[in-house]
Amino acid sequence: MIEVPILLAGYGPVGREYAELVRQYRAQWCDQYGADLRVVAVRGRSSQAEIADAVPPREQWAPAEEVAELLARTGARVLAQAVPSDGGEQPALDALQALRQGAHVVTATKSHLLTHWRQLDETARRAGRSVRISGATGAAMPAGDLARSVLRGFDVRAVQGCLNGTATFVLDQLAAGRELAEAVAEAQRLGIAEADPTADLTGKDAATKLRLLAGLLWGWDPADIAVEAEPIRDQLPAADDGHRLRQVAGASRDEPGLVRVELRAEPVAGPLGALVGPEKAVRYDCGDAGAVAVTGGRSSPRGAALAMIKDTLGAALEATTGFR
Ligand SMILES: NC(=O)C1=CN([C@@H]2O[C@H](COP(=O)(O)OP(=O)(O)OC[C@H]3O[C@@H](n4cnc5c(N)ncnc54)[C@H](OP(=O)(O)O)[C@@H]3O)[C@@H](O)[C@H]2O)C=CC1
Ligand SMILES: N[C@@H](CC=O)C(=O)O
Repeated sequence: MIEVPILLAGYGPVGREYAELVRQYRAQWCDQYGADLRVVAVRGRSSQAEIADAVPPREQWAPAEEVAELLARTGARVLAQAVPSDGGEQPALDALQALRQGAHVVTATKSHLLTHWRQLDETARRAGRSVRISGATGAAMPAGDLARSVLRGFDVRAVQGCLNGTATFVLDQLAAGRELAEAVAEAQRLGIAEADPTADLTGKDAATKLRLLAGLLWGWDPADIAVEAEPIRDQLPAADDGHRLRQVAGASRDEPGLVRVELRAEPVAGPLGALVGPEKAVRYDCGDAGAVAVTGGRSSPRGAALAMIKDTLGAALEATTGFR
């Protein structure tokens, strides 16, 4: 049996789902995969708890100590990060520290991947550990796995995707005659759009996910990728019959260091035009191997937590290092 003690950073909607999944399915994964996943400690912004059976109520948590001390004392082999993608320095510092101490990093948090990609990759390779980022590239849709490993050797020339569920939902609502503010409010009510929907509507969120996929595919550093994005606005032109307007993020190997997010009409019969509501899809142009598309996978805290579980099992069972 492979022992997989886990330090979980972040106990918001995604972190809570992750802890609950581990509690619920631990025995099954032991039988199925020979890997014993256990959350041994959980951290919030300023407090932490070590765990015997279940996560104790918040009022019983202790003040947070340095992540290095907690990792050393608990012997955690994985740092699972579900903390805000708000650009703070702490997630990067924690991830680098964990790698140096011999733990793998599994993350749904995106912002430190944009700023510290190279440093995380080099540190992980030196330590012989991996950084897995499925939860940051489209929740339960396995687009990151395709880019990281599944399409290896396929000569991927371009990638295009609808990576923001709010954008797809809102564009369909606008096509049905609703006002932008009304469509966004509905997306927020359904829990798809962020409380501040700016990144959903401007294309920033889609561009972030595409930058991470380009990093996995071609080794581009997301920090060096320029973004050209077209925002969703009221009164967009109607798409022709048989087409739907979509927010499409794309990059091409022939234009290194550039991600474009455009609003364009996609055929309803294609993988991007066929999407409904908050669904997501990514299409890889693989040259002689043809086009490969992936769609589906739940976009929710549980979907993101499941992606982190998949990555935790992968990190524990597979001998890869760095982002690859
Ligand atoms: N929600 C979703 O569907 C998806 C979310 N994501 C990403 O997953 C991440 C987690 O999202 P979500 O669960 O919604 O919650 P939040 O992004 O709101 O994270 C909240 C949790 O993070 C904790 N936290 C904040 N800073 C730190 C820190 N430095 N160290 C340890 N813990 C910290 C908070 O602590 P405290 O409780 O003490 O305040 C809280 O427990 C985000 O980066 C998000 O972008 C990715 C895909 C889908
Ligand atoms: N607001 C985002 C949520 C997931 O990242 C979206 O609409 O896709």
